[in-house]
Amino acid sequence: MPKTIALVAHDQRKDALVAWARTHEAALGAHALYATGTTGGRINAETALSVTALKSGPLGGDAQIGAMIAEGRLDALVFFIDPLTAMPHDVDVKSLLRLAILYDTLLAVNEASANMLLRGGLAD
Ligand SMILES: O=C(CO)COP(=O)(O)O
Repeated sequence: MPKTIALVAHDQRKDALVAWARTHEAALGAHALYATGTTGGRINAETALSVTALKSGPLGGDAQIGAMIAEGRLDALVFFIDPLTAMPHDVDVKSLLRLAILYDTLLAVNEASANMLLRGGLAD
């Protein structure tokens, strides 16, 4: 059954997320995909996938995805976080993660957990 998945990556992790999305194009293509603005632009340009690009993360995109979670409109979040760089929009990042935890949303933050999410988490 198609699910709704959001794909988000910080700048230093965008190459990794695009590569991961390309590797898993066939599986991801079965679902409705959303992304923050810059991440979504890159996925649309560099893979065969079609994602709905929201606002850029620092300009409200993280908050838009958080709202989707709060409204029950998101099944899974793949969020490749940069653990080595301070973010000006850290409060938005924390809010998005907090909502994903609060609403028990499937959440992957790196390749290993994203692989697990695709393999098992979206099964039904
Ligand atoms: O900053 C982000 C997530 O916190 C990602 O936003 P962009 O995809 O617009 O770069």
